[in-house]
Amino acid sequence: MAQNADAMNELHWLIDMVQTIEVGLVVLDRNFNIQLWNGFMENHSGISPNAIKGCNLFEQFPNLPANWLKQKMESVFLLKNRAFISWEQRPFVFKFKNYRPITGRAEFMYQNVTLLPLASLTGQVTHLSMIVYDVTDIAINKLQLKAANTQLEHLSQTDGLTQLFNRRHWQQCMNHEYERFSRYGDSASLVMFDIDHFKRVNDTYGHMAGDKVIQHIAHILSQSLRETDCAGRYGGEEFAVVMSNTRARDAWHFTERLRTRIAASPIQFEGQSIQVTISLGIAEVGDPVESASMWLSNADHALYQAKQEGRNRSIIFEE
Ligand SMILES: Nc1nc2c(ncn2[C@@H]2O[C@H](COP(=O)(O)OP(=O)(O)OP(=O)(O)O)[C@@H](O)[C@H]2O)c(=O)[nH]1
Repeated sequence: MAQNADAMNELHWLIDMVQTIEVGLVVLDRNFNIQLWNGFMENHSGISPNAIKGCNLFEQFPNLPANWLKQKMESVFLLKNRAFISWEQRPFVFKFKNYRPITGRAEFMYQNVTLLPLASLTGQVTHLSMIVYDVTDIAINKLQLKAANTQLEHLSQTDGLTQLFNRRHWQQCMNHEYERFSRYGDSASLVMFDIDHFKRVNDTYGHMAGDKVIQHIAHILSQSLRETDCAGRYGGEEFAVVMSNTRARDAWHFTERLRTRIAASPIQFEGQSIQVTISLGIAEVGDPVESASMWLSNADHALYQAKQEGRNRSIIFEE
């Protein structure tokens, strides 16, 4: 008798815990009709166990991904194996509102769901249980960390004044391009350019005006690029562009377009109009170029020549 009472108590406690546990518990039969719906599911769906018992899950929740979920459930019935649905694969199965104060920014509850085969006393899998875990806190933390990392990566590659790539990242682009040439013989050109007499701009209008000029040129440069070009701020008033699959002649058309655009668009700063020009050097990658640094030095050489020949011009490097 006492043993019986113990067993009854145990069962009673278990039922109590199933009802109150902060995890969703659902039992479905072979036709996906709901046999058990615990307190968690009631609280978040607003539907009581009495109202939902015997109802078909997919008719009650038409927004569930029925085909996908049924396929998963069928395999649990057939193979008698567990199946898992992670929030990273699908943020939620049941669209419940998120009420947690800490993760108040999430609109809905992120869920991990386990599908568990339930065997009858004769060993046949006649039912299946869905265990729904609220993983909103974990998901939001992970998503925030990921967003912060993306932001950090962007910051570590970007020049603050111009939003172009910084020198370090630009050099990586150039090295990759050189490797492509070494391996596959792909053509590419490198452009280095520099603002003419920039010291005079600073001396005449002040450093703030100089910064505005640098930003203005970076803006025109960004608008003149193709998707595959990689542009960076190489130094103070020096810029660099790697142009994939581009011969020197074609790069020259680009530099001339950029040069004339810049010469024709003076910068307005505190009521004054500041006009600047740029000088550009172009170097194509090719057989005599033995390293990425030699390629860079060729472009630099062409830029130096452009300065020597009177500035405001583009020069293609020649041996
Ligand atoms: N405002 C501003 N000035 C900078 C920045 N970086 C470098 N400079 C200035 O750019 C000027 C570069 O001067 P130089 O290298 O002599 O060249 P330049 O006057 O442009 O003359 P050429 O290149 O020979 O045409 C220096 O006065 C630097 O102080 C920056 O971020 N902002």
